[in-house]
Amino acid sequence: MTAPNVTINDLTVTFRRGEVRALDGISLRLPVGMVGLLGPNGAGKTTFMRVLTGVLLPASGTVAVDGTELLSRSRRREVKATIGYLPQELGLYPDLSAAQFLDYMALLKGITDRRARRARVQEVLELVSLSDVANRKVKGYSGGMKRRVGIAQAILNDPRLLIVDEPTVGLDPEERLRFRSLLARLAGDRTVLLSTHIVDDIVQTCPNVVVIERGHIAFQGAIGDLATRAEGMVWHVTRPATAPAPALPTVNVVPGITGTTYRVIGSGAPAPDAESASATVEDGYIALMHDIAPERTQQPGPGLRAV
Ligand SMILES: Nc1ncnc2c1ncn2[C@@H]1O[C@H](COP(=O)(O)OP(=O)(O)OP(=O)(O)O)[C@@H](O)[C@H]1O
Repeated sequence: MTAPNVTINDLTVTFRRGEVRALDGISLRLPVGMVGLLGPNGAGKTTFMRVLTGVLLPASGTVAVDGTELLSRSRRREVKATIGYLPQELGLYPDLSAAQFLDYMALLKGITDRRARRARVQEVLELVSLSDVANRKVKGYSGGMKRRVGIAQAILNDPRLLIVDEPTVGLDPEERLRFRSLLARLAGDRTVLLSTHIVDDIVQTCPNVVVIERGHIAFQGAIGDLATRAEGMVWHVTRPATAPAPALPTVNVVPGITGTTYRVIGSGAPAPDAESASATVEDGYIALMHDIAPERTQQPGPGLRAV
């Protein structure tokens, strides 16, 4: 398999007869491997994923995988063959076993030959490490196992582009880790687009990241470059527990014996006693969302909100 080439060009999606521009002319290329998709609530992430999966047609723009354009009703077959999707809420049939459910899904995805279907179901069960429990009813599975059944159905067609929406919500730390490494393995020769609010999931697995904000691409590139975005703008400020919090975007707050330490983002030192800290991806994301840049030499005004 050669590396997929996913190209999105000038994509616009509107709702309410054009009143809401959920995506406003976005263009990007998704590289092979894992790509994180970040953005605040209402930014346009779900809309973007719905367009990629063919559920929603855009007002204008193109999506092409390996040169094949996918956005038209007549291209449904190509979309089905090219894209795999694990939505946030995948309806599983609790009384079916994983093997039965996947057999049914494979049939829906057009694998009509029974032997080919059985072989593919065995293969994906193996990939997601569920072969041992394949004949047990899904209702007895843990959250992580159910999520792995979800991934198994999404890769039945060996998709070039796999889209995964908030997959680790509600999983315990061990299941989260296991699920993350499964995704990383699957991303060997395809593009996996991982949408999540959990920045750490992206930091641990995605070399590249896309940030959507209010229907626009706010950032696309290497994850390290997102962290660098906040370099020189991260400060630790310690204040008595009873003092007001600094009026700056705040990444975290740590109560301590000598007072409360705030990790804040500001283009200059917010106070003489502020200590500079090295930037993380989360810092870069917050700096981006608040449009704070190092070039600005003026002190941030009181208009900046804490997050
Ligand atoms: N069917 C719809 N009708 C009208 N407006 C919509 C519709 N779907 C989405 N929107 C609007 O489009 C914008 C983008 O929504 P979208 O659900 O894509 O955001 P999101 O980034 O996925 O948010 P979240 O993280 O909360 O899921 C929002 O302003 C939302 O209110």
